Amino acid sequence: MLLLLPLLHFASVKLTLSLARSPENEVVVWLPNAVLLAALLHWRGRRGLAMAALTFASDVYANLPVFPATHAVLLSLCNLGEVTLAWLLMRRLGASPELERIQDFGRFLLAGPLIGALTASMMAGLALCTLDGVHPPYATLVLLWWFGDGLGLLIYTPLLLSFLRPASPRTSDWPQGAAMMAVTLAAAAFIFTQGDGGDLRPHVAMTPQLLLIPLLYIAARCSLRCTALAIALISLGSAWSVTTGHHPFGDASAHETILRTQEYILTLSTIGMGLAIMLGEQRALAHELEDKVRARTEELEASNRLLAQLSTTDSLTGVANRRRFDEALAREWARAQRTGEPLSLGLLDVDYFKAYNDHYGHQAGDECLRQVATLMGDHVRRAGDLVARYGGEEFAFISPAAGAEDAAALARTICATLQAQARPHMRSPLGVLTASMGVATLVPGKDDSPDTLFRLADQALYEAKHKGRNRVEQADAPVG
Ligand SMILES: Nc1nc2c(ncn2[C@@H]2O[C@H](COP(=O)(O)OP(=O)(O)OP(=O)(O)O)[C@@H](O)[C@H]2O)c(=O)[nH]1
Repeated sequence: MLLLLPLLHFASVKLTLSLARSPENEVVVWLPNAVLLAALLHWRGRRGLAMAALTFASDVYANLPVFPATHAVLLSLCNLGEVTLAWLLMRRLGASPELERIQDFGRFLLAGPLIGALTASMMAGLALCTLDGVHPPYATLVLLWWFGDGLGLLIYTPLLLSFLRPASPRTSDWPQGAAMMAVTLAAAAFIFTQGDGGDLRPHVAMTPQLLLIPLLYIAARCSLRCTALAIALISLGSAWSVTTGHHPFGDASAHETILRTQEYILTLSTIGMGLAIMLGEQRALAHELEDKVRARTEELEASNRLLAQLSTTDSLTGVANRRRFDEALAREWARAQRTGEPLSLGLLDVDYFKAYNDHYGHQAGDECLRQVATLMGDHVRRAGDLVARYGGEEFAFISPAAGAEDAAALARTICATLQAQARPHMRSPLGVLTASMGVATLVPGKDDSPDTLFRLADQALYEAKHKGRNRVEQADAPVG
C-alpha cells in the first residue's frame, strides 16, 4: 500500500497537469490531494507520517519539470498543509471517515474543500505573488486555487474511499449504473467536443447543464461510488474541453472560463453527491429496518413453534399431552376408516400410585411418572405411534396399523419391563412399581367413533385392575 500510494499520487499529478491551461498551468480540478486525504481517512491516520512524506516527495518530483524547485517545494508544502488541516479538522469535528452519512459529508465539506483548500490557496497565492509578482491578482489566484483544490477533494476523496472499501452486496447496481454512465459519458463527449472555437462553433450549442439530468438519475438510483465516478469523468471531460480550445461555457476570458467550469463542476458535485449520500442513507435505513423486521418475524415464528409444542406437550414427562392425544386419535381414526386398517389403543395406569405418593412423597411420584413415560417411549416407536400422558398417573399409546396381538404384546413388554426395573414400592403387594394396561383394537366401522375404541380400552384396563393389577387385558372386540 505504501508503495502504491506515491505511484497513484504521482499519476494523479501528471494527469491533472496534462489538463492544465498553459502557460500558467492553471488547473480546473486538482485531484492529487484527495489521494493522501482518502488514504489517511481509510487507514485512520495509521502510518500517516510515512504517507505524508511519500506524497510530498511525489508532489515535488512531479512539479519539478513544470515549476522551479523553490516553487515546487513551496506549492507541495501548501498541498500537504491543506490535507493535514482537512484531516485534523475532520477528526476534531468527529466526521466518520466513511462519508456515507450526510452530516459526515457536511463536516468533510467544511474541513476539506472549504477551510483546508481555502487556507492552502491563500498560502500558495502569497507564495506565488511573493516569488513571481506577475501573476493574476491575488484574489483571482486564490479563487482559482481554492476552487481547483476544493473540487479535487470534494470529488475524488469520496470516490477513492468508495473503491477502498468493499462494495455493499446490496448495491449491485452495476448494470443500471453502467447503462446510465454510458449515456452520460456519450452526452458529455458530445457536449464537450462541440465546436472548435471561433466562428465554426454552431450557433445553437447544447450546454453542459444538461448533464445534470442523467447525473441526478445516477445519484438517485445508484451508489455513491457510481455517482462520484460519473462526476469525476465529467470534471475531467470539462477540464479537457476548456483547456483544448472548446467553449462549452461560452466566450469568456481565460480565468473566467476556468472559474465558470469550476462553478459548474461544484454545482454538479454538491447536488449529485449530496443526493446520492442522502438516498443511500435512506436505503441503508430501510434495509436495517427490513433486517430488524425479518429477525423479529423469525423470533416470533420460533416462539410460536415453541408455544405450539408446549401447548401439546406434557410438561412433567415430555410426552404428548391430552390435547395432542385427542387430536392424534381423531386423525388416526379417520385414516384407519379410509384405509380399512386396524387401530390399536393401549391405556396404562400405575398401580397403587396414591400409596406410592403417600409413602415416598410427591417428588418421588413425579420421578415415577417420568420413568413410565420414558419406558413407553422406548417401546412404542413405530412410525405414526404416539405416547401420551392421558391424565394423572394414566398413560396411553396409539398404534396405527397394529393388530390386536401386536398391541397386546407391546403392552405386555411395557408392563414386564417396568416390573423388571424393580423400583421399590413398599406399599404394593409386589414390592416394586408396576402398572396395569388395557388394550383395544378396532377396524373403524362407518358408525363407530374414537370413543368406542377408548371405552373398550378403558374397560379392559378396569378389568386388569380388577383381576389383581400388574397385567394386560385385551378388549373383547372384533380385532383386525
Ligand atoms: N406425584 C404425582 N402424583 C400424581 C400426579 N397426578 C396424579 N397423581 C396422583 O396419582 C394418584 C392416583 O391415585 P388413584 O387414582 O387413587 O389410583 P392408585 O392409587 O394408583 O390406585 P390404582 O390405580 O387402583 O392402583 C393420586 O394420589 C394423585 O394425587 C402427578 O402429576 N404427580
